[in-house]
Amino acid sequence: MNIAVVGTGYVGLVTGVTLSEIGHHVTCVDIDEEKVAKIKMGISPIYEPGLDELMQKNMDANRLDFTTNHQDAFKSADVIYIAVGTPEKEDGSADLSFVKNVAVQIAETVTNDVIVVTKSTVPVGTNDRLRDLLNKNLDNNVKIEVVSNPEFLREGSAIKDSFEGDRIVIGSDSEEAAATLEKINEPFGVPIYKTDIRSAEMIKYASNAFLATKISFINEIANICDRVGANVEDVAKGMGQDKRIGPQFLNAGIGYGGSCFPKDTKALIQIAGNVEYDFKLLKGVVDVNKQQQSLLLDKLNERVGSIEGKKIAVLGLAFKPNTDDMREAASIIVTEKLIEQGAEVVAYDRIAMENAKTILNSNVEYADRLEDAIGDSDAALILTEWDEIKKINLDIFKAMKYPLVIDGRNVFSLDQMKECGVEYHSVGRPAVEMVQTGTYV
Ligand SMILES: NC(=O)C1=CN([C@@H]2O[C@H](COP(=O)(O)OP(=O)(O)OC[C@H]3O[C@@H](n4cnc5c(N)ncnc54)[C@H](O)[C@@H]3O)[C@@H](O)[C@H]2O)C=CC1
Ligand SMILES: O=C(O)[C@H]1O[C@H](OP(=O)(O)OP(=O)(O)OC[C@H]2O[C@@H](n3ccc(=O)[nH]c3=O)[C@H](O)[C@@H]2O)[C@H](O)[C@@H](O)[C@@H]1O
Repeated sequence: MNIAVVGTGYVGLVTGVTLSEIGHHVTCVDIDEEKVAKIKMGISPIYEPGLDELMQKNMDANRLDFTTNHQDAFKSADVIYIAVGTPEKEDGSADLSFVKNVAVQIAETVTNDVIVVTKSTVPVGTNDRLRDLLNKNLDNNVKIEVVSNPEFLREGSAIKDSFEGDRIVIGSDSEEAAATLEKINEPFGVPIYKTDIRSAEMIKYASNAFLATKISFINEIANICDRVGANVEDVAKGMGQDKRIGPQFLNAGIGYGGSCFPKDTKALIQIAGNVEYDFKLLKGVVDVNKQQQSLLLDKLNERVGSIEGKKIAVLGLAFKPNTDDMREAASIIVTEKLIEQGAEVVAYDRIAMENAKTILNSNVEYADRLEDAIGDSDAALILTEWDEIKKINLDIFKAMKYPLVIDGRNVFSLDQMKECGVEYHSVGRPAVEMVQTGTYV
């Protein structure tokens, strides 16, 4: 099958690469010339484990091509995937301008019958409106079918998720188009779930909103554990053993970030609002997440008092490990507030540091090594649970002016920290105080 993929971001690039890996001929098109030039040299513009190798392999096999020219990409395509961004607008709703632009480009370019597949996360009803927009702008006498095929991959494990996902959702009002999509996706070996277009669109938002709800729920439980002396890790384990609850997405921490949960939860609140439904539960989820992103600072302030002039190490900047994505990362809020309060901030994230430099407050300093960031700091905050941080020699914390570690991702076990003589505060777990001194200096 000849496939074109529009957009070579996190989703488009992974979609193009994995579709070519299962044997399709794929041409990816992006308007970002720099990005496409980089990809053509075999360099992935994003950090995603396993992506570079798979991309190169399929380029070498002549199954995968990249261009900035939409006409070239669409000319022999049987199917066109739309994978451009749908960022959050100021009012929380999804900005569909990129998707609409692509629809017009497709309509003005295609000369053969084609199936347009929407991978981008779009509000319920968008695909129906896209069909109208496509047909209104058609330059040639061709038939266009529209299919909703939402994406469920996670950054950091995107390749694995593509081949081992729990389901592929195909939403279509045309049996023929749905059957073609089913055939395209069969080699992934992932269960396929076919439904109507609007339900497929809703499955995507409902799934992200539910996962975000699980996170905010366990974070509130953690906050209560903090106050009543329980351990949220044990609580989550005990809860997760109930198959109806399940163990995943019960890691308490400093809240969810990333390019999707924050924007998709707000977009679903808008989608509900547009039909006069007040999604109270989801509004609570969003509020709790906002509050949770300040948790480490609250703990730091409570423990240290004024942090003016203090050197604070910020360990991990990406919104989660194994990605360089800084979109809606808690580190943005945390570093901003630290600087506001007069702290000297030294940050470290081996992978996300370059992206961070373009986003974080310009007063943030960056260390080349984890050890250097911790150095002689007055306190260390852990924001991302990178393996590099998990595996650190804990003695390094002892070189700090005062070994105070505040962990937003519950990276270390309490026993480990008790043994190494570091004062340790985490989320929803009892604090590990230092035996020799109770006062912060
Ligand atoms: N990032 C993620 O993990 C996931 C994202 N999604 C959804 O997938 C969609 C895409 O997200 P990302 O890949 O993160 O976005 P991204 O921002 O990383 O990539 C979008 C790409 O589209 C390109 N583009 C924009 N207009 C174009 C046009 N007219 N023609 C060609 N290229 C164009 C941009 O230059 C950019 O490279 C969003 O709707 C998002 O909600 C869904 C699941 C996972
Ligand atoms: O629509 C999307 O973009 C994607 O959003 C999430 O994927 P992603 O944002 O890449 O990463 P997750 O692993 O879901 O983590 C999101 C955030 O939640 C946080 N999180 C996750 C799990 C948990 O137990 N606790 C927790 O705080 C992470 O630290 C991170 O900040 C979903 O998991 C994907 O299924 C979906 O396709």
